[in-house]
Amino acid sequence: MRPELQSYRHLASGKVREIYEIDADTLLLVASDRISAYDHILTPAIPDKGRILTAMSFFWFDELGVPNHLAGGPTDERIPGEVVGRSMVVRRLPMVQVECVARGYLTGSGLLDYQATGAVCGVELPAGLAEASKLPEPIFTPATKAEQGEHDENISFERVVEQEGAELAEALRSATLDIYGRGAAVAADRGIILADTKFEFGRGADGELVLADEVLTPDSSRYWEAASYEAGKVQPSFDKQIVRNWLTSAESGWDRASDVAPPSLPDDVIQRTRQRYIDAYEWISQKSFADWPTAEV
Ligand SMILES: C[C@H](c1ccccc1)n1cc(-c2ncnc(N)c2C#N)cn1
Repeated sequence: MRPELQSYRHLASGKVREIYEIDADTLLLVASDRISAYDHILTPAIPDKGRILTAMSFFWFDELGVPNHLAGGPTDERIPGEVVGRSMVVRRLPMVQVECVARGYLTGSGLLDYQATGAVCGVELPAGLAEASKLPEPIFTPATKAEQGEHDENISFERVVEQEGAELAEALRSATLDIYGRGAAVAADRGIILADTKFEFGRGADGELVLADEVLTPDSSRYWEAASYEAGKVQPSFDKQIVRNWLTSAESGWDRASDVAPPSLPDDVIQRTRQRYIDAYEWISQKSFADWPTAEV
């Protein structure tokens, strides 16, 4: 008999996820179907997005084979029926207060830093790079954990050393680049460029780094379709471009520069976006999403 979700204390909300307390040592991470774009939570939600991204995290935790926070499988009996398939039972860990970002390509805030200083988080880069340039090698570009609704602030490695000490800072950089490199290689073999990603780490009982949070999902990473990659221009997002294109089209009637909330997404945008998330999971994992557990009423 599964417990009711409301029997667990709600601890925190993210833009699209929730954390609940199972007991003193165990948490429940629940992924919603919510989607965000242009710093807005959009409506309606994307059916099955929470299940698809949870399936991705389970795939990557298994594929990467590094110490991680999972404390149970996708149908662990501690998962309430209504959220089976989009939840992870995880070990409660002291979390490292650094957003551990790896970048294999130059875009977003990294590109802005580079255009202003020739470097990203203090890492000097060659001259002449442009939007979506592939970097000579992936770089560690840490950031502070911003309050909800704020953007993370890129910080230098030296700042991480000041905050966490040299040994942990080196371990964070090494683990971040190692895991990103291996994940990006698997994704590339399967037609997807993981342009960058953000990891969260906790500390195990012996101080070892434990990979936590979600892993290499389209919410924590930029997914680009390799077949259409072309340096020098903004790449279409594998999962969100359909939404972005509609929101910025005349059809939506929305002005991105205004403070007005975006209009509700039409059904065909919803369904096509759902399929993009399924495609991303099935390309990466080489498994059928139809086999992934679903809510038990
Ligand atoms: C940022 C993220 C979050 C997710 C969902 C909703 C709001 C925030 N978060 C994860 C923990 C966390 N704390 C202790 N042990 C853990 N194993 C984890 C994990 N993962 C705290 N915050």
